[in-house]
Amino acid sequence: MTDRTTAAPPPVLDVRDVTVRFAGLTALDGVSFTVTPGSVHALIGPNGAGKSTCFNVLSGLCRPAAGTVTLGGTELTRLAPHRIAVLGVARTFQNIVTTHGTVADNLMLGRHALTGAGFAATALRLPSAVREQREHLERAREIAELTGLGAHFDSPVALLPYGDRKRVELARALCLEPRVLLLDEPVAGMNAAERARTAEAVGELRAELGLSIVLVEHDMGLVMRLADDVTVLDFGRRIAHGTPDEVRQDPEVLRAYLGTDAPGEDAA
Ligand SMILES: Nc1ncnc2c1ncn2[C@@H]1O[C@H](COP(=O)(O)OP(=O)(O)OP(=O)(O)O)[C@@H](O)[C@H]1O
Repeated sequence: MTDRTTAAPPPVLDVRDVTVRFAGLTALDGVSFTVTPGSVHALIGPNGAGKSTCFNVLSGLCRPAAGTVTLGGTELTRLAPHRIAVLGVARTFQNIVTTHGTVADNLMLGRHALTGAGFAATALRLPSAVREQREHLERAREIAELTGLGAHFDSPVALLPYGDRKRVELARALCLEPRVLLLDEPVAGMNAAERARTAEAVGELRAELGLSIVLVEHDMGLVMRLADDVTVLDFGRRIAHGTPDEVRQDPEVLRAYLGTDAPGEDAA
């Protein structure tokens, strides 16, 4: 059973001089930042700044024209997405919210990559396979508790409110036992109460699991509350980096957001 909750701190995730081009457009232009082990590192910027492209590079969906991404000493840049996931980098997607099966079904899908028992052993219900399934189910239940979904573990996802359904995605990613979690707009589309619950869950799981989190989010209230470090992108370039307080007052950031205004609470 792979359970990394008691493991050593996560390895450093290092993004170095990453450039991505789409036809004539430079979506990322020599972007660098380092995610300190156990920190929440927010990636912010106006629409089209390159945040999703950066996530796609980190999770292996997009190959950069130049630059590297390393986790500990391991280069991730040319690896397939499932290899990167197994190495400990899991992600959620901005717009994917499942409607199939129960919460438990979805979380067990998330455990799939960690399942050691082969198809035949599982189909024949060999004792080792049954035991392994039971352990995975227990761990899935713990993760549901941690993300505020414990009461809904056996509920069909389609019957849950939107905020809970979106948190199923978060829980499913956690079922991979990542050391680095990439959260792509985890509160998008949620109402105020759902946002607060999700923010609380992210804070708790970071404290409990000790993982590093890279957060892309337009809700600046959430970013300022949760992040230790903030990297600000604009037109594919890194224009600022620092603590939430530092970037909030950075003139380049003020210019990028709304002309001269600071990125205020809940600003897009
Ligand atoms: N597959 C693609 N083909 C062509 N251009 C793309 C592709 N993906 C992204 N882009 C362009 O790259 C730039 C960066 O887009 P990206 O989606 O990374 O920005 P973003 O910061 O995530 O924006 P948003 O906040 O709106 O999600 C944009 O100009 C976008 O139109």
